[in-house]
Amino acid sequence: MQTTLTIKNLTKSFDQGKVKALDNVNFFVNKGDICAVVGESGSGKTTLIRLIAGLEELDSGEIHIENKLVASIKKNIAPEKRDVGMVFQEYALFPHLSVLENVVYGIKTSKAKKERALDTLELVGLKGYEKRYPHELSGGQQQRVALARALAPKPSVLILDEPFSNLDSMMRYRLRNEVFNIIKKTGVTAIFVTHDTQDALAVADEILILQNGKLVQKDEASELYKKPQSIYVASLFGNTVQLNKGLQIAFKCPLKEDCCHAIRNENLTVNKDCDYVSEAEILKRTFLGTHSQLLLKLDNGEHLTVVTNEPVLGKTIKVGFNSKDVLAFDE
Ligand SMILES: Nc1ncnc2c1ncn2[C@@H]1O[C@H](COP(=O)(O)OP(=O)(O)OP(=O)(O)O)[C@@H](O)[C@H]1O
Repeated sequence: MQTTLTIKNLTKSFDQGKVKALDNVNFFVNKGDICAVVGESGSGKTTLIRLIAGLEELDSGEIHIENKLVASIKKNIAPEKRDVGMVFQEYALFPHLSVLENVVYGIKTSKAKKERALDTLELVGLKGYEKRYPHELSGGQQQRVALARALAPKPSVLILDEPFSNLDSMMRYRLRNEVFNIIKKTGVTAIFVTHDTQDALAVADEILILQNGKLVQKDEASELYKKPQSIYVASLFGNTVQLNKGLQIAFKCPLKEDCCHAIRNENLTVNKDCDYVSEAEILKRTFLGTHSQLLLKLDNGEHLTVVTNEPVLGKTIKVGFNSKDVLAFDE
């Protein structure tokens, strides 16, 4: 397997070292893979992609693109010479240039610029839109022009920074699938930052998790979901309830002392037989369309929220979970 992007011991601080935005980060991305970067606000996602793109200088470490050192303490290749394409959340198109001119702008070779731009516009489904100006396009179309502009020079690495966060949820879902199908078709290696872990699960070959500037886990989506290495990682991918002492007593599930345990909300069952069950009083019901959210008071006074699509009658229910669904972390 060929590697396109290699990051070695990457460290970056701001404010004379007071804020460590990235702390000794190491990873690589294989050719043609889509790698999502996920983490809470301030975890270092933007700093990471800005360093890769050459928009920021590193403190220590190395960045290699296609086996070429592009950044180290001694070397800092200019952004336009790194062979990196970028798509930002705010499209960043030139308003006074037509769609075609916007795409041609990114191509550096002197030969057949127009042909290549037209081919790329066809690839992103915008054939016939060449003469329009950005303000004559919808948000989704503008984002596809931005993608065409980044892809037209055939970069080694395509970076997407929150590419769908300006779009409404219907558009976002459609465009997400379209964009990542196009990326896969071109075979470009892509790294994209997202707050939306559903985006990451849906399209990424690998997901990289940052916490306080540290890379805490990098795995395929399904592995990461099934085997999160910390409660931080687990809770990024859906609501997770920590099984504190009170909940362990309510469910009569004595767990190991030196571990932290949690259960995903979707693995809590209502009125079903399972390994650990507790009676619960329903304090509040919230109707959410396809399902309802119930605020519960367990036998021993502990509170818990469950989401269910079962019809729930009466004032009390049985809530429970199975031992196979309990997540355990060494924390
Ligand atoms: N130019 C800067 N000057 C000072 N501190 C900075 C600068 N850029 C980033 N930081 C700090 O570095 C840390 C990481 O910031 P970064 O923007 O990379 O996080 P992020 O994960 O992209 O956050 P968000 O999801 O909110 O965009 C934060 O503590 C931030 O305040």
